Amino acid sequence: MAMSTRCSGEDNEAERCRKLVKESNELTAKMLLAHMLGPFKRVGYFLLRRQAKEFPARCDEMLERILMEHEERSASSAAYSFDCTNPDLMDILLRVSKDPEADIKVTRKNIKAFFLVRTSTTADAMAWTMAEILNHPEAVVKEALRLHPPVMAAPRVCREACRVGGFDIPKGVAVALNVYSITRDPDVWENPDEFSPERFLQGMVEKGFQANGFAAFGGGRRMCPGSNLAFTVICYAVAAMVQCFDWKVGNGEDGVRMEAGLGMTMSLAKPLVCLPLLQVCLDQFQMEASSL
Ligand code: HEM
Repeated sequence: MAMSTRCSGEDNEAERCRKLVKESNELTAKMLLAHMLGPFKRVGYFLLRRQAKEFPARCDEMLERILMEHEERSASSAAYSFDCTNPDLMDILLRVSKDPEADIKVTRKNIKAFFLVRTSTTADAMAWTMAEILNHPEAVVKEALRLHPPVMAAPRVCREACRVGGFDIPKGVAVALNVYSITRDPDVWENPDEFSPERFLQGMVEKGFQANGFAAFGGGRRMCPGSNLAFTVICYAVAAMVQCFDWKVGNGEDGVRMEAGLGMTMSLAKPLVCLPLLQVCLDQFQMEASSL
């Protein structure tokens, strides 16, 4: 959850958000483990029941606080007027939720759900892409998404009994498409564990997001509806970061450690720490100075 909202006491709020995200990741991992206990999963759920009951209320409280800060600010400024030049995403969603003529009805609950789940995937993908670029400066976003899909599994429930890969799956059983394995399938991708952005220049690119083997956004009717938005945001953000700055790994090591952490989405195990250097801007300044 990358809270990009402007609120008072931002540092404390950001710290609280970070803690909540960490807790959410840990709780989800525990719930998944409990789910894997099969017939004993109820025991796992029972042990986690208090945490699972309290956690959504705490998230809701934090998001409600941020929403109210936005509303208060808007009451004293022009944040909701359409000529406002600098609204953030929450301002825009609030504006849509209050617009009686909007084609799509966005509720307060929708806004909270959006910030709770869907921003972490984009932030994770951006961090993985930056990490790959720092280790391989010529990187491309699609390849980072292929190697490190932030959502590792796409859940489904079987509507009818079927047989997949020699396994009988009864009707109503919950299954998960293993996105991580699909995007590293050696039958589809040559040297699947290698970061090799050139492969997208050699024919894979025109197959698009729905191609077999590129499952970072899931597939079929329930495929991620935010794929184009996420892809555009990541490309612009990463392009701006690498165009304007040279980057140095910030922890004194040679490269970025690429281990993944445990959680609902696949994040870097250690937060990406890197330092922007003003090299490019200085070059530009020197060029401009020499042309005077
Ligand atoms: C890099 C960023 C993102 C990744 C990797 C990602 C990945 C995924 C995946 C794998 C699924 C499951 C698809 C399936 O079951 O076949 C999904 C579902 C979904 N995603 Fe994303 N997503 C990202 C960003 C976003 C954004 C920015 C939004 C919203 C603007 C979004 C909204 C959704 C929604 C609403 C669903 C549920 C769709 C459904 O069940 O019908 N996602 N996403």
